[in-house]
Amino acid sequence: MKLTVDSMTYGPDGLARTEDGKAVFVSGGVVGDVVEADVVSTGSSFDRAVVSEILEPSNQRVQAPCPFVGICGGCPWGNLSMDAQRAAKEGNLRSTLRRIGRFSDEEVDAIVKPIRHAKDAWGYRNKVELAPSWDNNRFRLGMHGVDPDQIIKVDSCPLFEKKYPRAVKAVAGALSYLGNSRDLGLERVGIRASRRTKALEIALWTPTGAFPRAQVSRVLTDAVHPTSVVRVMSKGDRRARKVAGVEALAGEGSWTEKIADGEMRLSAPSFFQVNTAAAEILIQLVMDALDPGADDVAIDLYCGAGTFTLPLARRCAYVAAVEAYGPAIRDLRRNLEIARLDNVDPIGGDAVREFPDEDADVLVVDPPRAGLDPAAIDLIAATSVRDVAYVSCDPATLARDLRRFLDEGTFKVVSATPVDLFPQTFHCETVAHLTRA
Ligand SMILES: C[S@@+](CC[C@H](N)C(=O)[O-])C[C@H]1O[C@@H](n2cnc3c(N)ncnc32)[C@H](O)[C@@H]1O
Repeated sequence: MKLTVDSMTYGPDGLARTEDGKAVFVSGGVVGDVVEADVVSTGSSFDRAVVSEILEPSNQRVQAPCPFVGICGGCPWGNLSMDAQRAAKEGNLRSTLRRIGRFSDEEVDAIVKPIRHAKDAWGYRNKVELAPSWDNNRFRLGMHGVDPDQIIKVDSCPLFEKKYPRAVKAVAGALSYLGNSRDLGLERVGIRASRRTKALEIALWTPTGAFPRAQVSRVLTDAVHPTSVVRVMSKGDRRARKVAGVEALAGEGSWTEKIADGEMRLSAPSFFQVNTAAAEILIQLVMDALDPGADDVAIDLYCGAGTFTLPLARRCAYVAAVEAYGPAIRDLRRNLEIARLDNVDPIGGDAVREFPDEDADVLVVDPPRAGLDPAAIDLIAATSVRDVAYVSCDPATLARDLRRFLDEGTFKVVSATPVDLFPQTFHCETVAHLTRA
């Protein structure tokens, strides 16, 4: 079937329409391409097709610096120009606010600001993850493919921190060598690198139990010269693995990054934004929205290891910060000590159950993809806060929650600024600013 790709979906595919108007998700097509595509599935509202031939390449189609685009899951939009990627992300936010948030065109025009981004479109990721596989009885490590069951052997990843171009190959090579002589039980391997601090950590995710600690740390230290090698032990069934402990095998036992005039020390299981320079844009947008004063009290929900807590603590009188994940709240406590900040109450627990009982002035929420529990919106509405910054990694749940805030009536939406934290992918962060209606 001949198709013209009209736009990009919130996903890896392009979107086209058949002659009778039915939507087709086109795998391998970018906006502007005219393609020949094979339909692989049909549904009541849309079909799926895979490009068999590009008949007329889009003028937004570019050559990616990686031969695995389209095969590896890391950069599904790697063949699309940066201008087109950013236009598509802004367009997706706008259409999602209309479709799910029921905002009018005029409201969308008034609140959605131009997309912001950091300098690097490649080589920006401070973290990559390698997955193990067995191929003809040979153990190897690679990246998850577009087909998540497929592990792609790569020698380098151009998305990963550009100051460490050989780290992926060196880690994969050293562990594959070891893994072929004995079963290491590796579930996954994380590499975190910082060009700012020169910290390079290798995290080995394994089940609890025996592990050749000395041999693994010696081989990795010789091959990669990391500043830290840790083992993250996990237990529980496959879909709900829980961290049972982290042990340092070599070096510092944690990874350190400089961000927004401060420093954060992270343990391997804790969340940290993968694009440090773009995360600084998030911090700036949050601070601009909240504009906290020296006497203000702030609440930081879903605070992680303190990406927003630390900058807030430097500007406010007091911050109550809530985080459910044990390793992250422990990291926050350590980061507060390192920064010599004693005006923060780090609260371990669920954001709703542990909602701080404070007379707060400003509040930031940065929930996981699922967005906010409706109870969180009611609790926020019942506070005295004047401004809310909502940091979101999913436009759909953001749109739903902004509508819930508006229906509740205490807050109005001032702005929603997309931030391109994940170039070469369809993912997009947004910072929404709400103020009292
Ligand atoms: C998107 S991350 C943001 C972390 C932090 N604000 C940052 O930027 O580094 C979301 C955080 O919410 C935490 N989290 C998930 N569910 C939670 C809950 N119900 N209550 C509190 N925190 C939760 C996660 O552990 C994670 O650290």
